[in-house]
Amino acid sequence: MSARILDGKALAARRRAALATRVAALQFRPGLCVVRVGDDPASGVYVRNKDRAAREAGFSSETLQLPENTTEAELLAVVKRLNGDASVDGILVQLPLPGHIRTEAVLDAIDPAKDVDGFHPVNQGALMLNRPGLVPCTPRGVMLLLEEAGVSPKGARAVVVGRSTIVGRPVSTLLLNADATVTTAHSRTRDLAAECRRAEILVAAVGRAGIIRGDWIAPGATVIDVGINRGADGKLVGDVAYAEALPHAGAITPVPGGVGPMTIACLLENTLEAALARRAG
Ligand SMILES: Nc1nc2c(c(=O)[nH]1)N[C@@H](CN(C=O)c1ccc(C(=O)N[C@@H](CCC(=O)O)C(=O)O)cc1)CN2
Repeated sequence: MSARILDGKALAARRRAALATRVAALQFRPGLCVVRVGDDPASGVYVRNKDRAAREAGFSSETLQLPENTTEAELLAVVKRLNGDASVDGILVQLPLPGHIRTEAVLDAIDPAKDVDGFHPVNQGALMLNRPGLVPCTPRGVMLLLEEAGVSPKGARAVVVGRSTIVGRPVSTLLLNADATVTTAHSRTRDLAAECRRAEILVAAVGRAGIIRGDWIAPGATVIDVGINRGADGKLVGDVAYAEALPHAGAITPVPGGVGPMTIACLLENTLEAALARRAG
């Protein structure tokens, strides 16, 4: 049997349309500001897509494009200004930043109430404590895809491959908060294949094309592929060897068209949440 394909593009489109309806009924326009430093081409695509999606949903959206040689102090000054700008509800600094800028210093400078990426330690801490806060967008998208697939994490054995602070760790925490039994695997995991084979829910967030092989997937498992890698032929591929995985998995997200579009839908949802929370005082 072939796996059911979990269509993130369609789910994201539905959520963005629902969001636009909610925004149209508001007395104000939520404001998003995305800051891009340098010329990373992939970041350019993502930032343009965020801006377009935000405008389509009825937000006011601004992109600040700063040159590659922007200093850390200059970027911190921009963040500080946006923190104090009442028209801005959400601030996002596109990653990766040029190597001479300390990412942590910049993320820590964003007002947690405007941190629509959910990367600030206050929001990451809230997530760890299972308290309200802004949740990182890609991890939030992973949970929504599971919900859409009708897959409950409660009591399930979940394996997350990858321990980055922007995806792996928060996904593990969200799954734990949803009562899954979670293993976080990583580059030092002794027998990665064996860990993956135990998973009823397998989330791949490594950033290496096709590292998760088909025979690492338990029969009927739900596979969420967060990886977005460019193959030698220029095409986008995930961390999961997709064709190999199809006969094993019960459900699987494609790349492209799976988790990626959910990241942007969740960014808009976080921005609306931040806007409403700020106005509620
Ligand atoms: N500040 C942040 N920086 C980065 C984040 C983030 O969440 N916050 N995540 C990634 C990049 N990213 C958003 O910024 C992102 C990546 C991919 C997609 C997406 O929709 N991908 C499509 C394919 C798009 C293409 O053709 O290239 C898909 O998977 O279908 C959206 C957002 C790193 N930086």
